[in-house]
Order: sequence, then C-alpha cells, then structure tokens
Amino acid sequence: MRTLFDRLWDAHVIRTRDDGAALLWVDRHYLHEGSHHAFARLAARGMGVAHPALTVGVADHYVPTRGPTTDPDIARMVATLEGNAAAHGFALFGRGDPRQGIVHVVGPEQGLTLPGMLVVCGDSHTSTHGALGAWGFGIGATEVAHVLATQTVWQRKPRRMRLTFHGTPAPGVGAKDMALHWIAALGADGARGHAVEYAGPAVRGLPVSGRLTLCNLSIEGGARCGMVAPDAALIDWLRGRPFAPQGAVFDRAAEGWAALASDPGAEFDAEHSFDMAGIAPVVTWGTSPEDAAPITASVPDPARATPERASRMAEALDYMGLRPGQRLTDVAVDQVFIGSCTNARIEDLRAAAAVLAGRRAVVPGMVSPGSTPVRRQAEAEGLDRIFVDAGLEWVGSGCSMCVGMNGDRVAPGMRCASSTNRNFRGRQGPGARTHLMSPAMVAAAAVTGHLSDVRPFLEGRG
Ligand SMILES: CC(C)[C@H](C(=O)O)[C@@H](O)C(=O)O
Ligand code: SF4
Repeated sequence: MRTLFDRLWDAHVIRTRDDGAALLWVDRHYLHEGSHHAFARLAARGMGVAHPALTVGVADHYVPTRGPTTDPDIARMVATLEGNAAAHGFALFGRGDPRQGIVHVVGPEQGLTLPGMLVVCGDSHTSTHGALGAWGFGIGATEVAHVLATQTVWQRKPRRMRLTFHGTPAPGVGAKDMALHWIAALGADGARGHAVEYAGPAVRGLPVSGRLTLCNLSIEGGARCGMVAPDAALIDWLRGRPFAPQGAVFDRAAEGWAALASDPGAEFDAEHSFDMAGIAPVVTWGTSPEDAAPITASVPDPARATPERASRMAEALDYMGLRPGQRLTDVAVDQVFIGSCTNARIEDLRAAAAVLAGRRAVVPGMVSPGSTPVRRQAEAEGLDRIFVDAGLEWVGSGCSMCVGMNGDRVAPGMRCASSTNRNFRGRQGPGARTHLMSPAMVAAAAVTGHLSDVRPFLEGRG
C-alpha cells in the first residue's frame, strides 16, 4: 500500500545510492532571475542545458510593476535571465510576454505543471505545484545547476505526513486561514522533513486556487512539499490549458491522473487533523508565519509562554510594535498589499473586490495580479475599477511587495496588511512590519484602517 507521495517518488527514481539518496528524473524545471548563479556555475564548467524543452523561465522577482525601472541593477537581473534563455534555447515568459507572471501562478495556469510530474525551481514556494497532484519542491543554486546539466536531482526520501481537514469552512474562512491555522498549531518546523498530503472534505471542497494557496504555504510549516490528490475538479480546471495535452490525449492522461491517490489503508509517518468549525479568519502578529491567531484574539503575552518561546515572542512583538493583550482588531495598519504566488489568482482578487466594491480604503495600498492573464481577466471583469475606485493602486504582475526585490517596498516602521506568505523581519523592506492574512481580510483592513474580521462585511454589516 502506497501514499500519493510514494507513487510520485517511485515513478521518478532512476537509482538509489547506498546512503539512501536517490537520483530523480525532473519533468519540469522552472527558472526565475535567481537562476543566474546556476548559469554561472554551468558556464564555468563549459556545460549547457541538457533539456531546454523541459525548462521554462519566468521573470517575476525583479520585474517592475509600474513601467520600466530606472534601477540598473534590477534591470540587469531580468536581462540576465533573458540572455540565458536566448543562449540556451529554453522558453521564457519575460517582460511584455502576455503569459508573464509569478512562476508558481504561471506554471499551473499554462498547464506546464501537470499531475504526476516532478517539478523543481530554485525557489522555496515550488511546493505550490503540489495542488495539481504534482511533486514540487524548491532547490538550491547547486542543484539548479545539476538539473540544468542533467535534468536530474538527488534527494533523500522525506517522511510522509497527512493533514486532514474535516467539516466545511464558515463564510470568510478559506485556504489561507487553514494554512496559517495548521502552521500556528504545529509550528514553523512542525512538518520538517515531511512530504505533506492535504486531505479531508474541506480540502476536497477547496477550488484549485485554494489548493494552490494551501500547498504554497507548506514550506512555511517546514514541509519539503505539499500535495492534494487529483480529482474531477482539478481535471476540469486543467482541460484546455495551453501546454496541457488536448482532446483524446488529455482524456487518456486524465484517467491516469485519477489513479494518483493514497491507498485507503496507506500509512503515514505522522497524521494530524483539524476541524473547520474551530477555524476563524487568521492574521499573524509576529515575525514567523507560526505567529498566527484568529482575528478575534488578542496579541499573546510572552509571560504566559514557555521560556524559550517567550524571548522570541518578546523580540517579535518589539519589532512589530505591539503590546501583549492588545486586541488584534485594534492594530492600525499604514498600508495594504494584495499580491504574490500565495494569493493573487483571479479568485483571490474577486474575494478582495467583493469586500471593496462601493467602499473606500482609508489607507494606501497596491494590488498586483499573480500573472498577466490574471490581470487581463480581472480587467475584463471590472475588478481593477473596484480597486482603483477604492483608492488602491492597480499594478502589473510580479513578486512585487511580497519580497521587495523590484523596488516595491514597505517603508521602515510601516505596518502592512498583506496577502503574502512571509512576515519575516524586513521581508517587505528594511524595518517593515507585515501581517499575513487572506486577500478578503486585507480588503477589510484597507476599509477600516486596522486589522479587521472580514465576516461582518460578507454579511453586509461592515
Ligand atoms: C528569492 C527566492 C529564491 C525566494 C524563495 O526561495 O522562496 C523568494 O521567492 C521567497 O519567497 O522568499
Ligand atoms: S511572490 Fe513572494 S513568495 Fe512567491 S515566489 Fe515571489 S517572492 Fe517568493
């Protein structure tokens, strides 16, 4: 009896070393601007790209979201990726390409990631692709060079963990809340060394966009990867995607994908289950995604935590400028950001727009769609107007203020309600204070100017 992860592992092992590490075949290799180190290694050894057809470059981390950049260092990062694509002959969705966007949004959207694939990228959030029943994981620069040169990667087999979500989510509660909830419960290293499979009725009930959000955050709970077994909803979602097989070939492939599941009696090395009845909209208060609590709670008190946790908590609260016992809904924000590979798909933008429609934001903010196709779709639906009429800035697609590499930053000391996945110190800019939450919760914070429960807005009482 095998788990979904065992099936993916077995299907990709080329050979196993005596020490247990296995050489694995890579079906899809994504590259972003950060790949320049790996290309330098390749060049130093006079090597080329073994399988350009399985390699796809996407400009995202450094792309400007508001017209051409004036910063030569930023421009050079994007140009280097373009140069490597041209030199090695792999596809590139670069500046101006109608398919450009954040790599973890673009791959699934284009049908470049498919169920059963082993997908790698020199980026930790490659776990996102697991939502499609693929095995996606982030690799380091040395491994990127190895994959470029050989289309293979060495890995040790992770242990297997299943996270089961029972029940149905309340309105206003979604994948982001499920993710932050389990990470708060198990800790930022709670799933360390494990391949996570998400299961249960609440996961099955998530649209594919929500599954992508859930798998995206796997890494923030320490997991090596996260995945959801394919089902009919996924197969419908994939049908007709540009790089997916088409027609009868798609139907045949889909029959195979339907078999990608854990056997009913398959054993996991660890199991945890959660009841949706206990999950409210979640926000983070600290400097790790595990520092998360329901919006109805107060800022925790280090005095009540274990000594080792207490000092880290106190430091986090100091950095965040928060007092123990302060109600989370009393925390004023300076700005908002909706974007990133976590929460900038069309469904995320619709959820935020539903809250913002007919309302004004009382703080400034930016909305950056996850890809250029998402941007076009949002504009066709008039969502851009809703954001602009609310007073937010509608910009181009890229990693943008999630990481600030393109210059979109939160100023020092400023507090940002953000739909992204990392609230580390300085993540959105030196001294920036980040509160993670769902896009609808970001929209609610924009309207009130403080961390806010989105649920009254959905009931028309906001
Ligand atoms: C810059 C990149 C390598 C990094 C990652 O590995 O995830 C970034 O995408 C992030 O989200 O922190
Ligand atoms: S959007 Fe943020 S989390 Fe996603 S790949 Fe870019 S920097 Fe990393």
